[in-house]
Amino acid sequence: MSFFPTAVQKFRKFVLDKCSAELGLYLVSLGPCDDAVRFLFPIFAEYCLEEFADEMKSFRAMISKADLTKPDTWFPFARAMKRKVVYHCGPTNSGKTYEALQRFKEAKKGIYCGPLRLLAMEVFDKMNSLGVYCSLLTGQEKKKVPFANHVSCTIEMVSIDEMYDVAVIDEIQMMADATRGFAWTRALLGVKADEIHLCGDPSVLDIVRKICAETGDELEVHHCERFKKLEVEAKTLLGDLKNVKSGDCVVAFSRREIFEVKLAIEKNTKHRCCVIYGALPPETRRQQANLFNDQDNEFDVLVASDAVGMGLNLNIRRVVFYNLSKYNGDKVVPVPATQVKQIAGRAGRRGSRFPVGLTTTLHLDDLAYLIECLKQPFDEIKKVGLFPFFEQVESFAAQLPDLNFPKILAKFAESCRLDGMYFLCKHDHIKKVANMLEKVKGLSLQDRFNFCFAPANIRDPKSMYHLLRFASDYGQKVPASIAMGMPKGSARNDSELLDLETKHQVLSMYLWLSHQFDYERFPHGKKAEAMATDIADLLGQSLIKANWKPETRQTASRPKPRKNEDGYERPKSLITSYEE
Ligand SMILES: Nc1ncnc2c1ncn2[C@@H]1O[C@H](COP(=O)(O)OP(=O)(O)OP(=O)(O)O)[C@@H](O)[C@H]1O
Ligand SMILES: [Mg+2]
Repeated sequence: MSFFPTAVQKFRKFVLDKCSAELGLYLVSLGPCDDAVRFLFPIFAEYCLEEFADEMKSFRAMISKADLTKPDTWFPFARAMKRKVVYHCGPTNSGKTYEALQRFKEAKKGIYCGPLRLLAMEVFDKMNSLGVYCSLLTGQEKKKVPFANHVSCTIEMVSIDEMYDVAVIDEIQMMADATRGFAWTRALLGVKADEIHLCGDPSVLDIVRKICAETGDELEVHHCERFKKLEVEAKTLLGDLKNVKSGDCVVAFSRREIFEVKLAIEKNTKHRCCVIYGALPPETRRQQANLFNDQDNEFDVLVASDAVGMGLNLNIRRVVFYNLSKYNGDKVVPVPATQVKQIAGRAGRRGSRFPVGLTTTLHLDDLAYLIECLKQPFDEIKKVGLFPFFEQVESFAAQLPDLNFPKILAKFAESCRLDGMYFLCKHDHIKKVANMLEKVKGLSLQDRFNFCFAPANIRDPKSMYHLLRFASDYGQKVPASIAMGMPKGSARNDSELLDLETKHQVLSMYLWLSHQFDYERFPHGKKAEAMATDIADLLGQSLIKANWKPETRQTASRPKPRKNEDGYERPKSLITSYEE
């Protein structure tokens, strides 16, 4: 559509018409982050809507046909800006985020968007400790710091209404993530910032180039190199966990295996283990990371899932892969090379006491696959994720008044049109919640859409039960209660530990809903926050003394282990690591 380039010209003309030529030129040259120009934008918006009524009509018609082509045109104001995109491109541990944060710190107004609450919290703490007032915004927490012009948020929370001097979008390669990719795509296309700093591996560099060519943004690439070399130890651990050493991080891809490894190491060696996996709250992961990093205690080995690949500053000497296959929600597959590289790359972080990073496997059989993964160049990503906004689903739904929300979603997915560079993100989570809430009365289409994004664990029946309860209360217009007791102490066995994990997850969901919906409907946010903090502490205490055999979490349906088509052997134990 030619609407937006014309709009840019019109904006310039508008400014020049409304002001004296000199002032107009001055304003246009300032860039849209200047207060004066910010003031003119809303006036321009109205002007624009009248001027471009026809184009807007065809734009709306396009939306109502589930047409997701040309997503760059969904963000007219960002298109009206002259944005500069700086891509900090390199492998793990190459200083990408550090470089981008330097510009963030200097900015008058900045936003950092990270993939995890943990990373958003890290940046929030770091900035405030450096005297740069910074607020925190995640689905679960809003910490407004007085006088702050900076905000650190999770990628889903980025505002595309506010204007910034500098925006940092971390882990940009996650644009290609099958489920969450759309949040990165939206941030890149829509954020209104003079300067956008992308941090990531080279896999999406080409596609970012193409996107910038379409949006008209200027692109600058900074190539970053690893600070410390990463070496493979060919000897491996010879299949024996007795060979772990201080500073090792043993990586396993299921919760069950993590606890089995911890138990085996603590029983057969003098090492003590910290653990990190996806179902742990960010606060507990951080506490375990600090325990491991601190040299003045006996906890000198880390046992972790792939959750260790992102967001924590860890003093790891050697990454040891317990195995190299994982359950992907459907079947057991070899861990993708990019992920292997990212996890192995955690060894030998700049500032840690180890001169190089080392990586190896427990079993000799896995070594060849590890070496192959590390040698592989980054895949070139051909498509990035998209998902419709509520307004797009609403316009589409208006034509199908007889269909319920799950059917509308299915129809949308079936009939939506996309450009070659984009794919529609997987939305099994959304479908499952939409189906569960189908019979709940009193919810508008928008309520249903919003509830579908609540951070429920769809594989945990208890989590789904609470979500159903919260939605039913909401539909009946009664305040949702937490309805959950506080555990008396730390966990004494694995089922109590699982219970703590679930309780924290449900509280985190309550907090998310309390920020998403009216306060009156979820009035116990403060209480939920306090309970969640206490449970995160209890989880930390429980992990320190955990020395029991893990149980299998009760899940909806799990496939049995079997060989897959390419003959890849599946491990005996199957359990998913529950990510944020
Ligand atoms: N110029 C620098 N001066 C001092 N410390 C630095 C510098 N650059 C990076 N670091 C430190 O090195 C470590 C790795 O940097 P950073 O986290 O920016 O790397 P990255 O490439 O973003 O890694 P990741 O793949 O984990 O995202 C961090 O602890 C960071 O604070
Ligand atoms: Mg980084």
